[in-house]
Formats: sequence, C-alpha cells, structure tokens
Amino acid sequence: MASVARVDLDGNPIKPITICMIGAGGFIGSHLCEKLMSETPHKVLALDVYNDKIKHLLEPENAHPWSDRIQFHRLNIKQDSRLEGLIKMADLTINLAAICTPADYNTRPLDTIYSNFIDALPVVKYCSENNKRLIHFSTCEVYGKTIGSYLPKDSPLRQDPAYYVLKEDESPCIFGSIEKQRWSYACAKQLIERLIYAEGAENGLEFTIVRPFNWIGPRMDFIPGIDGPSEGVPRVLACFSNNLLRREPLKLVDGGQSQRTFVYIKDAIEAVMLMIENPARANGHIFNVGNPNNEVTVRQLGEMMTEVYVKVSGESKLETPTIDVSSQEFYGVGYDDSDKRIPDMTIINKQLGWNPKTSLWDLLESTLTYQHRTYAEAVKKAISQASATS
Ligand SMILES: NC(=O)c1ccc[n+]([C@@H]2O[C@H](COP(=O)([O-])OP(=O)(O)OC[C@H]3O[C@@H](n4cnc5c(N)ncnc54)[C@H](O)[C@@H]3O)[C@@H](O)[C@H]2O)c1
Ligand SMILES: O=c1ccn([C@@H]2O[C@H](COP(=O)(O)OP(=O)(O)O[C@H]3OC[C@](O)(CO)[C@H]3O)[C@@H](O)[C@H]2O)c(=O)[nH]1
Repeated sequence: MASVARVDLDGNPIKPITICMIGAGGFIGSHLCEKLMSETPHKVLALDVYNDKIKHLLEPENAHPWSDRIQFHRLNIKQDSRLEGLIKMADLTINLAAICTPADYNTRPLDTIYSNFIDALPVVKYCSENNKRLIHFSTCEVYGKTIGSYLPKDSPLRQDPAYYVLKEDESPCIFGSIEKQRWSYACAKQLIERLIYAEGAENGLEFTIVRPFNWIGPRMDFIPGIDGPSEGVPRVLACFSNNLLRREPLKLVDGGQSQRTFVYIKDAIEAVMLMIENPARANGHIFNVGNPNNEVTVRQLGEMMTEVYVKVSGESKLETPTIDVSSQEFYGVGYDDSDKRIPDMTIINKQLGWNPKTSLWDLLESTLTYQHRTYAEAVKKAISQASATS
C-alpha cells in the first residue's frame, strides 16, 4: 500500500529537510530526535557534548530504520570550527544548547551568561549570513515576575488576568536587581531574543523563538549521585523525584508558594513539530508553549507527586512528606523567583492551532512510572553501599 503523503497545515506536501540540532543530547533534544526519527523522513545532525539520552537512537548501522537519518557530532559550540559547516549543511538550525538549571544562575552567573548569550551568538550569525532558518529556544523566564506581584497583597487586581497572564507581544520583562543573580539567565535569554529579532528585522533572518513553560517528563535532568553529581541540584521534577526515590521529605523552597504551569514533554514536542513543518506560519513569531490548565503551587506539585509516587511504586507515604527550606539555604545568595507563570495561548493557537492535552496527574503518572522503573534499584543500591561504608 502506498504511504499517505504528509501535508502541512495548509495542505501542502512536506518536503524532507536536514536539521542541525544543537543541544540534541539534552532533555528536549532527546524527545525531539525521537519524534523526528519515528514519525518523519527528516534528517538530523545532532550536536552536543553528551549523547547518553539519545544513545538508543544511535545504535549501530541498520539497527533502526532511521540509522542513516541521524548523525551525532560530539562538539562544544564554544570552540569548534565545524559549527558553521554543519549549519550550512542543514536547511534549519534548532538551538537548544544552554545552562538552564536555576541552581546555576546565581552560583555560576558568568557561565550562565556566556552559555545563554555569548555562545549562542555565532549560531545566530551563521544562520543569518548563510540564509538558514533558525528555531531558537528561549524561556518563559524572560517574563520574570508578574505585574501583579508588585501590587499590595490584598489588592483585588491580583485576581485580574491582565496582571498575571504572560503575552508574547505585550507583557514586560520584569527582573530583580543586579545582586539578584538569579536573573542572569533570563536577562541573557532576553538579549539573545532581541538580537535574533533584530537580525530578522534588519537582515531578513527567518526565525522562530520558543518560550517553554516548564516542560516536564522522562529524561529530565539527572538523579544526584546516580546519573549526575551527588551535590548537583537539578530542576524541581528531578529534585522531588530524587527525594521520593530516597524516601526523604521533599524540600519546599520558601514554603513552596510560587506557582507554575507544567506541560507534558510529548504535548510540547507536537508544538515544535508544527513549527518545524509550517515555516510560513512560524517564521517571525515568538511562541509561548505551556499548559495554562496545569497550574499548581510548588507545594501542591510536591503533594501530587507524593500521591502519584505511592500509586506507581507501591511504597507507603512518609509521615512527614515535605519540609520547608529557605531559598538562601537551598540555592545560596542571589536567588529570587518568578511568582506565577500562566502562558497566553492566543498566538500559538492562531498560527499553529496547537493545544496541550495532558493533565498534570496523567503526566506525573507516566513520568514517575519511568523514574521508578529507571532509578529505584540504583538508588537502593547506592543507599545500601553508603550505609555499609559509614
Ligand atoms: N525544559 C524546560 O522546561 C525549559 C524551559 C525553559 C527553557 N528551556 C530551554 O530549552 C532548551 C533545552 O532545555 P532542556 O530542558 O532540554 O535542557 P538540557 O540541559 O537537558 O539540554 C541542553 C543540552 O545542551 C547541551 N549543551 C549545553 N551547552 C553546550 C555547548 N556549549 N555545546 C554543545 N552542547 C551544549 C547540553 O549538553 C544539553 O544536552 C534550553 O535552551 C533551555 O533554556 C527549557
Ligand atoms: O527541590 C526543590 C526544587 C525547586 N523548588 C522550587 O520549585 C520551583 C520550580 O523550580 P524549577 O523547575 O527548578 O525551575 P524554575 O521553574 O524556577 O525555572 C525554570 O523554568 C524554565 C527554565 O528556564 C528551564 O527549565 C528554568 O529556569 C521554584 O519555585 C523552586 O524554588 C523547590 O521548592 N524545591
């Protein structure tokens, strides 16, 4: 039977393209590579310093039907003369490379700024000079804090969406003072967004900017002491997973009052696929990609993860499932936080017709099932080895 031709949102056939994906070995990159290999004819030049999260896609010749469509290039974009050549070989560049864990922003601000601004500069330049399309990954953190957070605590305006919903083309970027080095990341991402936008306006660069709102799922970050440094502090999903696996109370920073919306990685990847395959609708746009229906405080996230973990692991709940810690104790001096993050979905809806589908409970159930299956034995072993040597 002849295979059905793949068409874009306007009914035009989609031509196979070559994608230069920088940061392909990370959390988002691994899911994007998986999707591109299993559901499209596109080729991927996968660039990263690491490839552990895409090893399953890179197995020897002929092991997979896509083995001739993905090529891994181990390189650091800070210093590698192959970068321009690889961008030239591709039709589209997707830049995911970044330091993007909040524990680094105030403790390694220089590395954070270099990674998110300076190291991204040649990528933008090569795309612009060689007339190549660029999809650049920014962050919801460019919005910083909400306007509402500056209103008096009892102001009724705090309940008005005009004071907290984050809109790509209207909302301001509100960061803390320079001593609050937490904002080094958001500020670097903001400046690279402005540079890309200016390259579009002045030199005709075809670009799309993605602002992810807390995408979560399997393969996010690492479990300290198992597949990452023992003293490392990953993002909240991995921090709480680590606590659950080790049967420790979850640490709620400053009482866990900050609010976040979480979107399932597989839903978010659908949005990126629409951007890749509908350039005429995606070029020149900045897109929020998140799930406004999955809003919780961090405390509620911790409580829900605890309940889901009890269900998927069969283990009992701790008597004290959470403890409060100060942000200074947890992250060090210079930490600050975004109070609330609700993405406005108007632009992505209008341009690409995308909507997220998965509820927070369902995405946590599949993610924590993965965490338990992947790490529970290794964590038990590490704990028993540590107690034997102490
Ligand atoms: N996951 C989210 O919810 C989220 C939210 C907001 C923004 N983002 C943005 O999306 C992008 C990807 O995020 P992620 O969650 O997959 O992070 P990640 O850390 O899992 O992936 C980033 C990848 O980039 C690679 N990398 C970093 N510097 C590099 C360099 N100099 N040369 C080559 N490779 C390099 C890393 O090795 C890593 O594999 C980042 O730009 C991040 O700022 C993600
Ligand atoms: O053990 C923990 C870890 C974290 N928290 C608090 O949870 C909130 C969310 O933290 P996290 O997911 O680590 O990061 P942010 O949402 O603040 O920032 C990310 O947003 C997008 C991105 O750009 C890339 O992923 C990144 O900057 C926060 O309030 C922590 O304090 C906790 O209580 N306990």
